[in-house]
Amino acid sequence: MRLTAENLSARRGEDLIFKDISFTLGAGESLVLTGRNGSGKSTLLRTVAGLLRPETGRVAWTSDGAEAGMRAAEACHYLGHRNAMKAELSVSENLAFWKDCFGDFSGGRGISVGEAAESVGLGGITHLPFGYLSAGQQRRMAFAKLLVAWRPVWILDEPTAALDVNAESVFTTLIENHLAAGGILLAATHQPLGLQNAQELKMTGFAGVMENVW
Ligand SMILES: Nc1ncnc2c1ncn2[C@@H]1O[C@H](COP(=O)(O)OP(=O)(O)OP(=O)(O)O)[C@@H](O)[C@H]1O
Repeated sequence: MRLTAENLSARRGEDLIFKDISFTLGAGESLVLTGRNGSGKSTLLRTVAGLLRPETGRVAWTSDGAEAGMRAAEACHYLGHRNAMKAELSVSENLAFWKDCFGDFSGGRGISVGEAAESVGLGGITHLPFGYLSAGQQRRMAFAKLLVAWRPVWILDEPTAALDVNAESVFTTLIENHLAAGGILLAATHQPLGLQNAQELKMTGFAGVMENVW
């Protein structure tokens, strides 16, 4: 299986944010986006996840079992800056919602809500409203969302923001397990994720560059 980005360019408002970005990621491979604030990391992640339409280029997903015309976005989990959980629902209810909503993509199976909470080190508090959790606990539970339904591609935007050192290493282990199971990772981060063999794409952005000199 393969995730391919071909000659991607994206615009926000009137501004071109990046152009002609291409990469291919196969099973077990990872690409980490780095670069200063505003250089376009989140924009690229959102474009690959199918949340923004590219100005040019395309994102393609190919695998033996893939149906013709399947959108790459269907193979992706996207964890953005926000956690996408309802503050007034319990942690279990939130995770159960996402498990049902996503279902499993072909080729793998998600784990139970309880197991997922245990995997991020928070098994004892799934009965609490999500809004009661600390910022770091909320981020851990948002990460557990990736585990309850199988998606081969994980797209993570600053996954370790607000995390303590222990949680960072838990996330690194979970990502390495995902890659070892044949998954793919695309992540933006200012803090090293500590992954072996990750490729790096340094985003530069176009701030201050006139459109006629792109
Ligand atoms: N809706 C929008 N309209 C116009 N410009 C936008 C819009 N959204 C984002 N931008 C601009 O796009 C550029 C890229 O933003 P993006 O969020 O992709 O950067 P980033 O590299 O992820 O930054 P950070 O490291 O701060 O998270 C920024 O200059 C931002 O101001």
